[in-house]
Amino acid sequence: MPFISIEGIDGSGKTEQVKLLVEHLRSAGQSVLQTKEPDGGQLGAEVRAILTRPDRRLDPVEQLLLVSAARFDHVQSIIRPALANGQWVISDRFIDSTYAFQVAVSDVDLHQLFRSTRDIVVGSTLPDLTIILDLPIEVARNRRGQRHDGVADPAEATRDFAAIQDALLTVALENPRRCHLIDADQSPSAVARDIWQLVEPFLRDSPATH
Ligand SMILES: Nc1ncnc2c1ncn2[C@@H]1O[C@H](COP(=O)(O)OP(=O)(O)O)[C@@H](O)[C@H]1O
Ligand SMILES: Cc1cn([C@H]2C[C@H](O)[C@@H](COP(=O)(O)OP(=O)(O)O)O2)c(=O)[nH]c1=O
Repeated sequence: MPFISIEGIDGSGKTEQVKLLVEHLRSAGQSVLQTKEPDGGQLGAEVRAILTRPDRRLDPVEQLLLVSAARFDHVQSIIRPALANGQWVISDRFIDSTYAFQVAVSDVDLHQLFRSTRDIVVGSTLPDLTIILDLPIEVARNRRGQRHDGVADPAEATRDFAAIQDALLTVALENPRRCHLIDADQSPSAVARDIWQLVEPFLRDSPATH
């Protein structure tokens, strides 16, 4: 079954769009597993707590290894079983977040470490489709300020979102078959409509289950 990831800087609307996409797929009769990273699996919840602590800045190498360990658990215990069980998997963030948040902003060249951990941790379980929400960093900052739900991330204030956004644009350019940029500076329903245009073709191979 299709595996879809949604990426974007913090505040770009991923949570909102994952919710709308999952609702749309379920109303089309599909069985869907909604998940997220870094805290989609049990280990990831602990890793997210470490990553988002305001009082301790981890080196990108430490971050990459921690999120990779969490992803290994997430892929093994949540994503692969759901796909094997005939469910769609929709993940709020996946491997491209690691490239953008750890590899692209590191002073040390982490590309080789990234590729080898990705091959072992993800293997062939790459998303069929990755949607990258593209939003000016100031708009995302304003939206983060308005956000009342979700789990707080005090480390947001320290992140270089311009560099992270650039890295996501690079990912889109380098993976044109898998990754698609969506203009997120529109109403939630307009963004959802653009996402649905990319997702709908996958429905042809996915008969409704109810
Ligand atoms: N298209 C949109 N237009 C305006 N506000 C939005 C839009 N999408 C989401 N929001 C709001 O912006 C804030 C951040 O959105 P959220 O989905 O939590 O982003 P993320 O998960 O990427 O951090 C929330 O308060 C949400 O209600
Ligand atoms: C998956 C992943 C997340 N992160 C970071 C990005 C986020 O700032 C933080 C928490 O993710 P998340 O809860 O998705 O934040 P938000 O809802 O604000 O977008 O974890 C990484 O640094 N590397 C990764 O590989």
